[in-house]
Amino acid sequence: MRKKIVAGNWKMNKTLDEALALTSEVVNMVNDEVTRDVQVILCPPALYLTALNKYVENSPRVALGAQNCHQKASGAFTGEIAAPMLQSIGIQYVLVGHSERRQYFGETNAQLAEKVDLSLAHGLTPIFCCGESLDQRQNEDFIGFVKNQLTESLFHLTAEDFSKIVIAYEPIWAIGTGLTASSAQAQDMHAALRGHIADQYGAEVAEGTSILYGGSVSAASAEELFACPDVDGGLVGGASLKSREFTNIIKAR
Ligand SMILES: O=C[C@H](O)COP(=O)(O)O
Repeated sequence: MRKKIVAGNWKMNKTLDEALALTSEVVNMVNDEVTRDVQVILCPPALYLTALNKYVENSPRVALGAQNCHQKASGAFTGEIAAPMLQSIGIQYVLVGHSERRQYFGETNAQLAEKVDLSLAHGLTPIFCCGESLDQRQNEDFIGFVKNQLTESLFHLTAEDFSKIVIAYEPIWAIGTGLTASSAQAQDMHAALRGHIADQYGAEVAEGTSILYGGSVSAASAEELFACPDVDGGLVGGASLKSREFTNIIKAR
């Protein structure tokens, strides 16, 4: 049975005090209210990870993730954060290839393959993000485009390593726009990606891979999205910045 996951990507938001308060609220609400077996992952700005560790260490259902890491293990890369550093402070997850990293920082499928390798080598679980733009959805084989993101960044992995990956499908046109993909659109893509994984690694690996949906998920839309058979949870942006809204999304999973 594959893992159900709801991850919150805070992006570049929150001061330290706000980050501490939000984490403590989410941990308390998850402990008090969430009865289902769901892994919650908070991805705050990296400089808060150490401080937030204390807040989640006694709550196994809440873990921390970084929003990015560099593709090299160390070196002269001013301003960057490496996978071994994340490992050294006990971080479990890392987002790899978020569309904002691809769009604003020019990250390529080949670079992301290196990030995935290094993350796995240092005990981190990559949450690999993929998705198409509106233009691609309207004018191209958009399912083929997203499948190719997996092929080029992940399909060099052994089946054993691929089994450690979490996928997050995030249609770019739905991110931060209030335009959520319909449950049918999400299910179609998730099923196609699972089929693509099955073609490469076999049905057992594909069935065990958690595929999350991201793109304007809210408490109002979560239940229908999460009811889709191939949607195993969410990667939530804006709505993860409010503890009540985020917890309600977690409860929908
Ligand atoms: O990482 C999260 C996604 O970019 C979704 O963001 P959003 O929920 O604000 O649309």
